[in-house]
Amino acid sequence: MIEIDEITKIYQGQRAVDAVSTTIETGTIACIVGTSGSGKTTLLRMINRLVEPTSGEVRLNGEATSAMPPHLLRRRIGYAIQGHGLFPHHTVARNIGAVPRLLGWPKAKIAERVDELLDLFGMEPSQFRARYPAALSGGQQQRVGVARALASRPDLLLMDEPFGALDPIIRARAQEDLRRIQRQLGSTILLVTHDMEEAIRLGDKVCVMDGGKLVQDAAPTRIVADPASRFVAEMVGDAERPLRLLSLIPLSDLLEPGEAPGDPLDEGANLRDALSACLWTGREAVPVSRDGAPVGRVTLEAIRAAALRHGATDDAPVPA
Ligand SMILES: Nc1ncnc2c1ncn2[C@@H]1O[C@H](COP(=O)(O)OP(=O)(O)OP(=O)(O)O)[C@@H](O)[C@H]1O
Repeated sequence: MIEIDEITKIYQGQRAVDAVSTTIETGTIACIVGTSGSGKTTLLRMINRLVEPTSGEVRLNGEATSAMPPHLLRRRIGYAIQGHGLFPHHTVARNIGAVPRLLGWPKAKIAERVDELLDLFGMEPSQFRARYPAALSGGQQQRVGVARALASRPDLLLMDEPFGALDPIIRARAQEDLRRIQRQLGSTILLVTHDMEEAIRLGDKVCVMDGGKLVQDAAPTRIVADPASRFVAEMVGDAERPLRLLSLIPLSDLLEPGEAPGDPLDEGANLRDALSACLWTGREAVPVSRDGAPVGRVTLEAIRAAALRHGATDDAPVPA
């Protein structure tokens, strides 16, 4: 677990980060989201001590980071940034193996880890290990950057706008990949983004920053359904709240027995997918399958009722 305790950074009398406290459970993703200048990057960099806090403490599995030499701390904390910062004159394998090599892992173990990560990221090891970064697409470079940050199985991975440079379609794929790989490896990730959509999609929890302060720290459903302030509500985008809520509810929540015409949706899909499928094809219900076998259906009526139920919170006054 990572504990951030009243951490503050003051630059020339200005509080860039103002007494922020939160915790990140092991094996989860926390997303810090906020507008430009709200202190996100400063907060992230205080965790690996690229920026020294003015006051406050960070604990990594109970151990205060202030007590660890920064270079040793950074071996326990992976760091992936926009533009990925790959070494241009090193092969993909050498880039990914950089930290394990520093840690003195045996060569065979490094090679095994490199291939395992390339596989996880859908890059055939025999085809990619010996390439140089210049011979990779932007999306592939980004994946190698993340693979490198994960290579030594760090206690925590910090990611600063990791998908900022990617076009929207590749970006969505990269987000899905990260989520899948994070679950598979059980990694703990703290990710900075200015994009609320990305934070909601990726985060087990979302930390919203404004003017150096942490203004809300909650699960994505909570952020969307119950924003703590007008600022958070605006970041979420009031108009889309019912739809966003639907996208957070799995089909299994509204599954009922029965049949429906047309192509089935997998039960892992969400109500927003089902609503689109109904509206697109003029159906009153969609069949739902699990591992390809039919398990029931979700009706348009039930989706409408769910949207209305959650929509009720939309009518409630949003706190100033
Ligand atoms: N080295 C520094 N010296 C002085 N002020 C700084 C320094 N680094 C950051 N700041 C200030 O601290 C505040 C927070 O900056 P920070 O980079 O953490 O914001 P951010 O939320 O990451 O913004 P962006 O999304 O634009 O990267 C800003 O007002 C910035 O000008």
